[in-house]
Amino acid sequence: MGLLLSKIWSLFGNEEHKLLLVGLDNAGKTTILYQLLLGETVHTRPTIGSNVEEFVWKSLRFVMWDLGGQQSLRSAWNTYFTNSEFVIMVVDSTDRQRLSLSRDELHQMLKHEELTKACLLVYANKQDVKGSMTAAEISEKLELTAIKQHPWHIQACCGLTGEGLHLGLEWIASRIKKK
Ligand SMILES: Nc1nc2c(ncn2[C@@H]2O[C@H](COP(=O)(O)OP(=O)(O)OP(=O)(O)O)[C@@H](O)[C@H]2O)c(=O)[nH]1
Ligand SMILES: [Mg+2]
Repeated sequence: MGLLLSKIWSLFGNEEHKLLLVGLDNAGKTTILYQLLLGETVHTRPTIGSNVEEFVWKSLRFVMWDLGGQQSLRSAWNTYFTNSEFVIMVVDSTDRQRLSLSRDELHQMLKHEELTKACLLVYANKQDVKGSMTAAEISEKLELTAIKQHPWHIQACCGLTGEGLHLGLEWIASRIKKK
């Protein structure tokens, strides 16, 4: 029945879009997932494994996977890549020291063959913290302009208040319409 329903949905052009939230531990991925889902700030713990939630936004059906970002868990990210249309990399804009590590993880991940058609959204999170890096600074340090094979976009945001999150979804929606 579930399969039949999803076939009918896809006939009406309302198929599910798989989004992957990745990024280092403490970046704010789980906070963002539940802010988008519930419109509120939830208390989080470090994610072991993943969380997955479905939600509809402006008639688009999203399945959002939130992956644990601790070092020991990152090697398992590739087990989630199949059929992912969008990779959303969340960066803690206060974490200057680990930005080069985020860059390396990002560029490594985008080489994976199952992500050849994926688009990239970067959330420059924690913009509420004084002295946090700007989206432009993060873009430069992540070397986003070197990414030629994937459409990408960077969005400043705050997971605690939700500011900027929907602007990121707007970009995703615009990419879906172009397909
Ligand atoms: N100041 C500030 N803190 C934030 C923001 N977003 C998340 N946090 C905090 O950052 C911490 C980590 O947030 P999580 O959402 O658990 O981080 P995560 O990326 O899911 O971490 P892992 O599950 O370990 O990969 C929590 O204390 C959040 O409250 C933000 O926009 N601003
Ligand atoms: Mg988490």
